[in-house]
Amino acid sequence: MTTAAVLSAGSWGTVFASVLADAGTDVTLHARRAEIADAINERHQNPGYLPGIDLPEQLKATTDIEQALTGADFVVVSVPAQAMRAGLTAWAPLLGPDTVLVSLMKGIELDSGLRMSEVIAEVAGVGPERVAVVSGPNLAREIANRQPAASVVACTDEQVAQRLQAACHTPYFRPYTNHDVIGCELGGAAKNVIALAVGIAVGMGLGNNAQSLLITRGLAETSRLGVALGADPHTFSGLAGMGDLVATCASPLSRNRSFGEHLGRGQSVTEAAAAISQTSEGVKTSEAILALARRHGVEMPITETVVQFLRGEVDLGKATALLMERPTKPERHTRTR
Ligand SMILES: NC(=O)c1ccc[n+]([C@@H]2O[C@H](COP(=O)([O-])OP(=O)(O)OC[C@H]3O[C@@H](n4cnc5c(N)ncnc54)[C@H](O)[C@@H]3O)[C@@H](O)[C@H]2O)c1
Ligand SMILES: O=P(O)(O)OC[C@H](O)CO
Repeated sequence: MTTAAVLSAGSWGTVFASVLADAGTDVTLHARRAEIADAINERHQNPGYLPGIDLPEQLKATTDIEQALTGADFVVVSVPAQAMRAGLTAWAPLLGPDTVLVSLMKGIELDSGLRMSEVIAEVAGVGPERVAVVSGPNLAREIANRQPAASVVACTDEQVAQRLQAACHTPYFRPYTNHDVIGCELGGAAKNVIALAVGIAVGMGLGNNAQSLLITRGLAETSRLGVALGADPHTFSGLAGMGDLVATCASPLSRNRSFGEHLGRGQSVTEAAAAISQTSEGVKTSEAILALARRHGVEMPITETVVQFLRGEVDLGKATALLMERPTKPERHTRTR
């Protein structure tokens, strides 16, 4: 039987662990707090993150990281992107020699500009063939309710991707494999920034035309950066690109979109963070993506405006003007600018 450890028991970690368990994988979920592990083991619930959701009875939880990691075929990491390096540095000595590491995270490391799979490979000292990524339109609460969803399992090694695909395929969760790790990860991280922008527009009371403008041009600037980083441009019209962007920007369940809505209604970043209380990767990842774009000479006006607004350099009116009053241009360029 395939075995997996999932670190840790937040929203998506808990739900993806449930998917693995429903797919017949032997899963141990690592929780930092004993009351979460106890609630999962005794009541099959994680009320702090997923109130009212019944988790699979076969899903086990522990606060003992060694117990979780020992013998795991897959170690699935789902913590805030900016906390991942420190966490994995502590866990790496406990990893087995053949363990495949799986990132569920949708962020870019702020200091280094590295994607999560790159940080994992660096910290764990493993090659890219032992690191996989799961990314797609996967709002945790919908999947917790076993509503149909699809996702992408990306790895440079097709056989590893297929093994993980089999380990998480259920009647309600349909994973596709993809070899384009760069594109899948960038799509997942960048859509959080665009979802912030869409949320801001919603909070300001702007309509569907403005939201569609941000989604469509957001995808265009994400694709430009992706191509510059070596991604396959087709990835951005797939589940990990357009699929995730549309789900996140359209759903009130998205923390990033909701965070933006608070900002668009006039709240500060601190007030919005307190209101959301869960991970909104787009806030810090916007800075990381803008730095990457500048390094590669790629223009990303929506991302740049989100960053300026989050830094407090422009207000809502000025941010809107910055985007709308840019010089006009053809919709599609063959160049990166
Ligand atoms: N929630 C979703 O619908 C969803 C779906 C797909 C991908 N993701 C991505 O998954 C990742 C995790 O998101 P989430 O929704 O589970 O977040 P969350 O806020 O619900 O949970 C975060 C988890 O990380 C742990 N954690 C927090 N700080 C930590 C630290 N410093 N060291 C170690 N662990 C720490 C918390 O205890 C918690 O278990 C993010 O990158 C997110 O973009 C989320
Ligand atoms: O709640 P968000 O904004 O982190 O988005 C959740 C998932 O990434 C959607 O695919």
